[in-house]
Amino acid sequence: MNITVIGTGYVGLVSGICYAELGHRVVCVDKDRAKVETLQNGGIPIYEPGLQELSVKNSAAGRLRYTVDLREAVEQSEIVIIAVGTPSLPNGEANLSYIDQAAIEIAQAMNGHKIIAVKSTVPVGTNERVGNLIRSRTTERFDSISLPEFLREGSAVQDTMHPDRIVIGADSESAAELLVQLHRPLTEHIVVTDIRSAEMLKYASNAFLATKISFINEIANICEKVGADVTLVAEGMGYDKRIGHAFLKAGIGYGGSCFPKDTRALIQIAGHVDYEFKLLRAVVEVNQDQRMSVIRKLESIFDGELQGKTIAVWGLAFKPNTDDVRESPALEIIQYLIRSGAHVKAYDPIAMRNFRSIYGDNGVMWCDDALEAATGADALCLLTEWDEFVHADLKLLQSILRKPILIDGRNAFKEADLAETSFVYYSIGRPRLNQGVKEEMSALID
Ligand SMILES: NC(=O)C1=CN([C@@H]2O[C@H](COP(=O)(O)OP(=O)(O)OC[C@H]3O[C@@H](n4cnc5c(N)ncnc54)[C@H](O)[C@@H]3O)[C@@H](O)[C@H]2O)C=CC1
Ligand SMILES: O=C(O)[C@H]1O[C@H](OP(=O)(O)OP(=O)(O)OC[C@H]2O[C@@H](n3ccc(=O)[nH]c3=O)[C@H](O)[C@@H]2O)[C@H](O)[C@@H](O)[C@@H]1O
Repeated sequence: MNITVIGTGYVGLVSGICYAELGHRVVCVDKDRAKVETLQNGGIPIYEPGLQELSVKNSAAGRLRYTVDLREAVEQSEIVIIAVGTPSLPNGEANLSYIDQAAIEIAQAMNGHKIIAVKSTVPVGTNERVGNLIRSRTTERFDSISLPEFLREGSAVQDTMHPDRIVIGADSESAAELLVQLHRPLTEHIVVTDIRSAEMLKYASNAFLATKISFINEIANICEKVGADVTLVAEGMGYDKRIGHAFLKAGIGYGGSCFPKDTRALIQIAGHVDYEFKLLRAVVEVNQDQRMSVIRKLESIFDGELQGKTIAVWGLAFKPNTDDVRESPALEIIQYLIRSGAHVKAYDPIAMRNFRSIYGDNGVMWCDDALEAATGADALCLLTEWDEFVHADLKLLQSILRKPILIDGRNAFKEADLAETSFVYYSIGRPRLNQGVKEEMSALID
């Protein structure tokens, strides 16, 4: 099949490359000329394991190309996939201006029947909105498809080539059938729905996963007060097939370009039909508060005085194996530290450049490696569980910190790792492992 994908962010790029890998002829379009040139020259504008190799291989095979010329791409394709961004507006609603613009440009390029599929995460009714924008500008026929995407950053290729399921929201049987054929090689779990249900299903999935995370984070907070270990609680819960192990890792809350924005958007979608989504509001509130758990521990250790303290930060990305820092908990934590007068020394193996481009320099000392960041610091906060941090030599780490204070925001270290160290150690929901942190100790003694 001939496919155009509009937008070369994570979703457009990964899905475009993977459709080419399946043998289809794919054109990926972006209006960002610099991105397109990088891609044409064999580069990849995002950090995603395995993606560059697939891009180069499929481009060389003549199945994949990149362009800024949307019209020429659409003219040659029978399927046009919209994968542009839908970021949050200040009130939490999804900003649909990129979707609208793409729809208008597609309408202007229509030269015969096409399937127009929306892969971006969009509020219920958006596919109809796209259809109306196109219909009012062209007499050419088309079918609308909602094709929500469920990939995760960092494992995007694997998730796309081996998805748990594909969801196809359609109001035309023939268009649905063509999309089923396109995705059949990837999975047998293909769910065909009406368009509105597919749009809702995407938000419901992300909101449910976010709910699991906030739930386990609250359990962790209670574990700290009652002397239980959240990792053991989560393990035991997870063997129940109805619960499952996934997304029960306590930490400093979810970040990234999707959970925060999609939970906010779903609250707004509900609000527009006079429904207050109380549960999801609480999920968002818990998540916000959880980011500050690291700060609360630092303040309890330093008697509320962070002014003049040097704090090392390991990890800036919202999770490992990505250079994405959108809504990363590290952003707020570092901002708070700087506002409190602390000196921050930060390091991330991949995400430092992106972080600096969003955050600016604003008083942070950027370090070339993990040990440089830790050297001479009064405390170290681990905010992203990159492998190189998880496997750090803790004895060496203790020797280079000015004070042996380790705040582990991701429960990255095990009891055995800490055995021969004497850190003041704080992790999330594991009071038995925490050492030297006044609050928990006194709560346990009480
Ligand atoms: N990032 C992720 O892991 C996932 C994202 N999604 C959803 O997919 C959508 C896209 O997300 P990302 O890939 O992160 O987006 P992004 O914001 O990183 O990239 C979007 C790209 O679209 C381009 N673009 C915008 N308007 C255009 C136009 N008219 N013509 C050509 N190019 C245009 C931009 O230049 C940009 O490169 C969002 O709705 C998001 O919620 C869904 C699942 C996973
Ligand atoms: O719609 C989207 O964009 C995507 O959002 C998430 O994918 P992603 O944001 O890439 O990353 P996740 O692996 O889901 O992690 C999100 C955040 O939750 C945190 N998390 C995750 C799992 C967990 O148990 N605990 C936890 O704190 C991570 O550290 C991270 O900050 C979903 O997992 C994807 O299915 C979805 O397609």
